[in-house]
Amino acid sequence: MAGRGRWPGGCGNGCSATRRSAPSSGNCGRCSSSGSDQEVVVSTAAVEPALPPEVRGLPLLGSFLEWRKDQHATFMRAYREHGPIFTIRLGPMKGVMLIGPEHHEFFFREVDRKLSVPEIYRFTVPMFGDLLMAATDTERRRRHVSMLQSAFQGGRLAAYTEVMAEETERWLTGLGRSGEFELWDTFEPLVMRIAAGALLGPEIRARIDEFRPLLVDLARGMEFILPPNLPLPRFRRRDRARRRLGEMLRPVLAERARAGGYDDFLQSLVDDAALRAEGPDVQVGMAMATLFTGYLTTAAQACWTLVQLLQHPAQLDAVVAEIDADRGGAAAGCPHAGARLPRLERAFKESLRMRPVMSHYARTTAVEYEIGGYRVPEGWLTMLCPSVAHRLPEVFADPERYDPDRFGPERAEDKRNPHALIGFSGGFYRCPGQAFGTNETKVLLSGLLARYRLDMSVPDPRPDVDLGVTRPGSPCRIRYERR
Ligand code: HEM
Repeated sequence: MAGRGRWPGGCGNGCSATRRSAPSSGNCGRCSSSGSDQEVVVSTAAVEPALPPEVRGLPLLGSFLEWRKDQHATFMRAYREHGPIFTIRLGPMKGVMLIGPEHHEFFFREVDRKLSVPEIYRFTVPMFGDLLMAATDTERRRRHVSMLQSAFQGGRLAAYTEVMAEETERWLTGLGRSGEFELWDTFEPLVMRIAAGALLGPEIRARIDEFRPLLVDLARGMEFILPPNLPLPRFRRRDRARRRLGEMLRPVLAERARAGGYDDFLQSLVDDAALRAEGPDVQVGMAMATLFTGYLTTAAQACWTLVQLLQHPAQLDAVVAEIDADRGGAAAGCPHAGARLPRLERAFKESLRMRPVMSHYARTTAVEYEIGGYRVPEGWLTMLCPSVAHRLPEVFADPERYDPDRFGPERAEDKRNPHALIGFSGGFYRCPGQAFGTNETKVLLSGLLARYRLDMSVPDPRPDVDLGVTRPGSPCRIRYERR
C-alpha cells in the first residue's frame, strides 16, 4: 500500500537515509560522502525513523478549508495518496492519522499511556466544567467515565425504552394522515425530548421548552480554536445558558438527594458518593455533557439510517416487513426491543459504517512513539478516521456498497476484528450510550415505518457539519402517508 514503511529521499548523495539533524560535514549523517569520489563509509549510528508523509496543504491552515467542506473526502484522498499512516494539518492542529483495525487497537490500548485525552476535550470546559474526558487528573477522569458507563447498564435500558416509545408515539399521533416534515428539524427536538425524559426525568422533561434553547446555545458556543473567553455574543449566550441550566438542575438534584424514589441516569449522579462530594456543579456538568453528547450524535445517526433506507427500497421493504411481523413489540415500547428487529439494527450499523457522525477521534501524543516505520513526535495529535477505516476492502467486502446484510450472522463482517467497526469508538473511552442510541433509533424508526409510507424530497442530502457532527443537511423533507 502506498506510503507504508516508505522513507524519504536522503541526502542527495545516493543515500536513502533520512536527514533529520544535518551533520556539519554537509552530508546526511548515514554516509560520509561529500559528493566527491571518496569511498562511502556507512555509519553505524542508529537512524531515527522519518515522520509520516505529509498531506500537501495551505501554509498555516494545512487541509483545514478542504476538510471543512468535505471531511470524509479530505481524509480519503490523503489515505489514497499516502497510505494508512499520514501527517495532516487542520489549522493550528497537526497530527498523524492512523487507518485500519490494527492501528485502532494501538489507539485504544495506548490511551492514558502514550496517548492523552484531556487536552483534546479542553473545548468542553467552558460548556460543562473541568470534568469527564476533560478532567486533567487521570484517576478522577477515569472515575467519571466509569460512573457513566455503569449508569447505562443493568435493567435501566428497558425503562429508557418505554420513554422512547411514549415520546415517539406522542409525536406520531400529531402527524395525521399525511404531510411532510424537515428531517433534522424534526428528529433533533424529538431526540432531545427522549433524552431529557429518559435520562433527566419528568422534572426537566416538563420544562423542555426552556431547556432545549439553552442546550442549543451551549452547542453554538462550542469553539475549538478561538480563546473561549473572547467577548463574542455567542460566548456570552453560552455562559448564560450554562448558568441557567445550573439554576434549573440544582434544585432537582437537591430534591432527588432528599427524597430519592427514581431509578434513572440523574438519580445515579445523585447517588454516586464520590460525585456528590465534588458538589452540584460537577453533577450538573456531567448531566449536561452526557445529554449534549448523546442527543446530537443519535439524532444525526438516526437521520442517516432513515435516509439510507429510503435510498434503498429493497432493504426498506425487508425492514418494514420485519416491523409488521413484530407489531406490538419494539414499536410499542417492549423492554426487549434492543434484541429485536435485527434487520433494522443491521441497517443502523450499516449507516454507522458508511455515515459515522464523527469525522475523527483525536488524542494528544504524550510520549513519542514509532508506528509502521514512522516516528510520531510528542505533542502531535494522534487520530483515527472511522469513515475511511470503514471503507477498507480488506475489512468490509465491497465497502462502497450499502449492504446491511454484511452484519447478518452468516457474514458478521464486524465480528472478524474487534476494532473493525468503530462508530462508537472503543477501549476505555468508548461511547457509554451505545445501547441507548441504538435502541432509540430502532424505536423511533420502527414506529414511523410501521405507520407511514415515506419518500424523500432530495435523492442524496448533502452532509452538514455545523454542529460538530456530520448530519444530513437541509433541505431534506420527508413526505409521509398513512399505510
Ligand atoms: C448513535 C448514537 C451515538 C454515536 C454514534 C455516538 C458516538 C460516540 C463516540 C464515537 C464517542 C467517543 C469519541 C471519542 O473517542 O473521542 C462517544 C462518546 C460519548 N458518548 Fe456517544 N454516541 C452515540 C450516542 C450516545 C448516547 C445516546 C449517549 C448518552 C445518552 C452518549 C454519550 C456519550 C458520552 C457521555 C461520551 C463521552 C464518553 C466519555 O466521557 O467517556 N452517546 N460517543
